[in-house]
Amino acid sequence: MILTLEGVSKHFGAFKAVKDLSFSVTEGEIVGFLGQNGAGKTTTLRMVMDILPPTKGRIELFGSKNLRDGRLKVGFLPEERGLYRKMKAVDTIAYFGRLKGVPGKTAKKRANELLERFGMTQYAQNKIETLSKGNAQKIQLLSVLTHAPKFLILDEPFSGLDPVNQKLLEDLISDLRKEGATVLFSTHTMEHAERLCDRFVMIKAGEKVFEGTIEEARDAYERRLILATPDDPQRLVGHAGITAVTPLGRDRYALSVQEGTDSQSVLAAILAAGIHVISFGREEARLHDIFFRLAGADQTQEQAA
Ligand SMILES: Nc1ncnc2c1ncn2[C@@H]1O[C@H](COP(=O)(O)OP(=O)(O)OP(=O)(O)O)[C@@H](O)[C@H]1O
Repeated sequence: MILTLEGVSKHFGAFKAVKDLSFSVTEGEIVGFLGQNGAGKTTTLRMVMDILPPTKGRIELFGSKNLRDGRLKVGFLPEERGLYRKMKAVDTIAYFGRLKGVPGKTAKKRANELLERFGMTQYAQNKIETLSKGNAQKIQLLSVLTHAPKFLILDEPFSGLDPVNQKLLEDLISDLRKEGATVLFSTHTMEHAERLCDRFVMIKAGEKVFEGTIEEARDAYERRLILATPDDPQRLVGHAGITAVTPLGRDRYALSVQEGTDSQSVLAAILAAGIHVISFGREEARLHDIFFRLAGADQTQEQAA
């Protein structure tokens, strides 16, 4: 196990920012750490990186409670972005590598390789203060990679990047995984998590509300079946576990079913009722929709975030 949290809590005075949180990250996976603004993501990641002590609970990095040693092997992108404004881009990346024990020459070589890979070579000699916000952020991200960490912890890595660079970052994270890295990243927007993650951990007001794969989330939280028919299927309510029929327009209906209902028996009941079936299948919820249900968030908050 790369990372394990067991019963971790963090209190700031009377305020409980993280409550009895347990989850784990296994080698080679990409895990999305999801939650709205203020849910407790940054606080949790800071505890993992030994920046904040937990009030309660156990954290293990690489199977050890010694976070001070473990964190040296982690590539950590903190939420607060900070670079030396007068330092050149290439030197910045090399500098962070040296802090993690990479010899000077290797660090410089690696910095140049990273700049090339991320299409940033033309900025190598630019001082940080002359870069755009997004480009400075990319330099900070590359600085996290200088020591070729096996485990990356990225706090909101997509925020502040334009769509083109967000896509580049997604590709970079996928590539790093192919090269054997493990990644845990936090986000309050679902689209990246949906495309990238093997699993996700979702927290709300400091408490875990879900841990699992997207499929597991769908199984647990999406129980509607979609039926297209020219007939009126209201008479199905009460049969084969169907609890409600909601018209969606254009001859489409959502059938809400009880937990554990088998879709085959629902289809059999539909046919037995003499209802003509144009199409039938499980509703494919987007992670975004599931997030809103789990987090109890409202759309306006998400859009404002
Ligand atoms: N040092 C602190 N003292 C008091 N409260 C704090 C402190 N650090 C964080 N908090 C509070 O803990 C809660 C969780 O904050 P945290 O930064 O972990 O959330 P987050 O999920 O990372 O949100 P965001 O996406 O906005 O960064 C917030 O209500 C925040 O105000």
